[in-house]
Amino acid sequence: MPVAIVAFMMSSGRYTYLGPAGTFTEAALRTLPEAGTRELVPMVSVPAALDAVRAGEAGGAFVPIENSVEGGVNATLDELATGAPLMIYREVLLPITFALLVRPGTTLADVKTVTGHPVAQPQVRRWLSANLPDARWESAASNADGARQVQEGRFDGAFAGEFAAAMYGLQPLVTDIHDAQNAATRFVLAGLPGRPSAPTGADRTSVVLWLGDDHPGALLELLQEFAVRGVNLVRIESRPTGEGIGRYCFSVDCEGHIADRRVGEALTGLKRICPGVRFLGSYPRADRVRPALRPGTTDKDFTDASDWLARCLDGRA
Ligand SMILES: O=C(O)C(=O)Cc1ccccc1
Repeated sequence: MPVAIVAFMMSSGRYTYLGPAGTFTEAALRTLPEAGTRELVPMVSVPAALDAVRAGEAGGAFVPIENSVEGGVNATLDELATGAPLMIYREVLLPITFALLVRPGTTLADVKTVTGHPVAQPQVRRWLSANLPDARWESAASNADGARQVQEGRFDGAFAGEFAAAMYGLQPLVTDIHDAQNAATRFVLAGLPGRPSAPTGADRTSVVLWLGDDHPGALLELLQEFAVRGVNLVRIESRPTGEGIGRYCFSVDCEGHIADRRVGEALTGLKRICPGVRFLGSYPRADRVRPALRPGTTDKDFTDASDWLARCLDGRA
């Protein structure tokens, strides 16, 4: 077998993820049924995990994308919006509570410097100001990377999953830290563009949209494409395009699958009016919530209406 084909077969069995070992991302990845049969490769950053897929070195990259306290994970949103296209095929929701991990023997009074992923900070901010008001925060590449740096003596404490303590020779000094009840993070499995995941009836569709010329109501026009077809948005975030002040694109998640008539027609409407539309995938929702459809927006309603139009054109109305 040619070497290139063998290398591809090996890489397609490999999933990269935001590492190092012991991240929440890894814990979420291990809940996928196929995780046990894949080579799971920790990477130093979200871009590194996704670029390995673009380079054909991995079949999928597993990364955090949205947090119930902090919103979108910008590194992931920006990486998916730019560069060689990737698509999302799966998602996992993980409830998140943090532990303060320290080297053995450290007491709360010893903790002067703390670290964690930037997305972790808003989730522990109130706990920090109540319990360690003078501690200095510095961000780490991930929560497990923070734990690794505590092991190396660079910080006194890291906010990470309790399960990461043993991996880095640390102790959980305080557990169950979460400013917000029911905090959860959503993770996605991204791969090279291909056929979307099969519709399940409880799906999410992700797109990135670029507005054309700046004019009053430009964002409203974009939103109307969803609204008039009864498509519910579940996340919308503006992200700078990097082209200058005031230049933004919109990262949007909506309920439903591109194969649902209302979603497909909303996307074709957007394709007509936006200079840029990047389809990031339709995939099963981890919470299995099905959309509540408004009258006139089911697939049958759309089919009946286009059949009626065909009859009109045929003189059979
Ligand atoms: O996976 C991790 O451990 C991360 O560093 C990303 C993250 C940050 C905050 C909550 C969940 C995941």
